[in-house]
Amino acid sequence: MDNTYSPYFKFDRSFWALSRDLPTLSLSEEEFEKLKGLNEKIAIEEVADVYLPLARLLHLYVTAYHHLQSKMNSFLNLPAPKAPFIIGIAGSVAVGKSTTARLLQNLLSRWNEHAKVDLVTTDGFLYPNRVLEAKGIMNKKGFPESYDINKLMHFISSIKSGEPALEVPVYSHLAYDILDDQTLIVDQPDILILEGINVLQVNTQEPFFVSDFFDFSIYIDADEDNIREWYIERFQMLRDTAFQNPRSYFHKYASLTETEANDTASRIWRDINAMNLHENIMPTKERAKLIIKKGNNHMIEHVLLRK
Ligand SMILES: Nc1ncnc2c1ncn2[C@@H]1O[C@H](COP(=O)(O)OP(=O)(O)O)[C@@H](O)[C@H]1O
Ligand SMILES: CC(C)(COP(=O)(O)O)[C@@H](O)C(=O)NCCC(=O)O
Repeated sequence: MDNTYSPYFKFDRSFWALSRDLPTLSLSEEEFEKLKGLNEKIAIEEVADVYLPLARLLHLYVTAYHHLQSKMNSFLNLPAPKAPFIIGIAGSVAVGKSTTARLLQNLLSRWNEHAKVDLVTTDGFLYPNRVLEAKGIMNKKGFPESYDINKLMHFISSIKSGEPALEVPVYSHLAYDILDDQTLIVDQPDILILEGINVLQVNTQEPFFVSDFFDFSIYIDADEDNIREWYIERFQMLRDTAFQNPRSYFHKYASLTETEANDTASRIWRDINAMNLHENIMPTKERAKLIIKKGNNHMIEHVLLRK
């Protein structure tokens, strides 16, 4: 493979799957069955061949980071706040960010040196529907203007400064809104995974971005036809499950036929998520430290790692 002029090393999945002289971590059949709880569809080969080696690689970065932090703090005679190693995960709606994030959270927490791994999704920082409605941008959910970016910047800079017990708002896909009565407490984890479509975005009007606080970043990439198909499949699955709940914002979609659901999902994809992918998400791809390229059935084809 030719890497000339590319800032990335490119590894195909067979290379990535080779066992290497890295701190070992393996999964028993039983542990894998437990992991299935995160996502029924994920294949064991995929975990063994790609996600496990990726977790091992991240383990190297995390231990080196914590080592350097402690050396630096004593060199500079600084108090030693417990600042987590922060991993950002970006990519389109429906490309598999939350599945990857939950998988990595589970795998990374198996090392005693960094057993506390917290996961935060940026949808908690979306403006509530009443604000989006007042701004007239209800059909722009997921676009940069739909997030309270100051709140997100405040959270990420506070956690990187070692502040304990931070409160994070929670978004419900069922209610399609921020929950008034629920928050998530993030209390000095060893690793924080921040997952969301916008985490690598930059605003040229501001001096700092969310990604300034990242120690590692991952962009999950796939051809748009595949992502669109996964979005529609997930919508069909939700029609049969979550949308059946009368409290679901999309309960009105529960009675759609398969064809109608297909048309509705295709329309939402085209008018909101595909547009957002082209305008705001895809342009952030090359800002990532690692790009995971998926093919059919979410099979990882290759991985690009910054040199
Ligand atoms: N590795 C995977 N293998 C099989 N299916 C997957 C995988 N990752 C995600 N999916 C499926 O793809 C859809 C989108 O995944 P999700 O993690 O919800 O995406 P995102 O958080 O990017 O919106 C879901 O239906 C999920 O079950
Ligand atoms: C909530 C989302 C913006 C994703 O946000 P993220 O967790 O990546 O910050 C997205 O799932 C969404 O709802 N998009 C709006 C169009 C739609 O209903 O699919």
